[in-house]
Amino acid sequence: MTGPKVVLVGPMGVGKTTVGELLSERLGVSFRDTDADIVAAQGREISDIFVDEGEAYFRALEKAAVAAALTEHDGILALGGGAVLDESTRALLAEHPVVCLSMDVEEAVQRTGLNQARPLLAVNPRKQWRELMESRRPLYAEVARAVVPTDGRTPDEVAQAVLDALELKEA
Ligand SMILES: Nc1ncnc2c1ncn2[C@@H]1O[C@H](COP(=O)(O)OP(=O)(O)OP(=O)(O)O)[C@@H](O)[C@H]1O
Ligand SMILES: O=C(O)C1=C[C@@H](O)[C@@H](O)[C@H](O)C1
Ligand SMILES: [Mg+2]
Repeated sequence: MTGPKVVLVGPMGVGKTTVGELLSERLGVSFRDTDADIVAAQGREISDIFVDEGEAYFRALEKAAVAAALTEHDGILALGGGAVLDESTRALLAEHPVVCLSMDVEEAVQRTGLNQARPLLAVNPRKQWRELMESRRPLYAEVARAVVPTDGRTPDEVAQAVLDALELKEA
């Protein structure tokens, strides 16, 4: 089966881009990110899409962007933090080497802070994080072949743990 060599899922700021880029260097393949695909196609930031059109509109764009990237891309693919909310997306992911990066709530608050660019964390981030993590943990677990904790690990260590979990060798 063709498709991405690694699909990274996990919450905002967990390190999908940082680790995804390291993996792309190590495996000699390209990196793609569905949030970036949506921003490029729409010509505006995700926070603006949320404000202008609402979350449901963004989720529809995201569902299409993930389906396209899973078909077109054969490198490392990072998905938006909420992509797993969609049931049909979860069904598509069952066919792919998905790894979930995880972190605890305090690490999440430190890495992302109060952040206008992340619309789901714009107010009361600690409470938002707790709720997001609790509601999404089972969805990440459903799609992921492995969950790799990132707390107290450098991005290089996380990248190595992803390679180990999928039994992938460097190029
Ligand atoms: N293992 C790590 N330990 C500490 N900090 C990290 C680690 N991995 C990433 N970071 C830092 O956390 C922040 C978020 O990382 P990154 O942008 O890669 O996350 P992301 O999952 O791609 O987030 P986004 O939701 O914006 O796509 C960055 O400042 C990055 O340098
Ligand atoms: O966790 C989420 O629901 C989101 C995560 C980001 O990657 C973006 O896709 C957007 O900010 C929503
Ligand atoms: Mg990212």
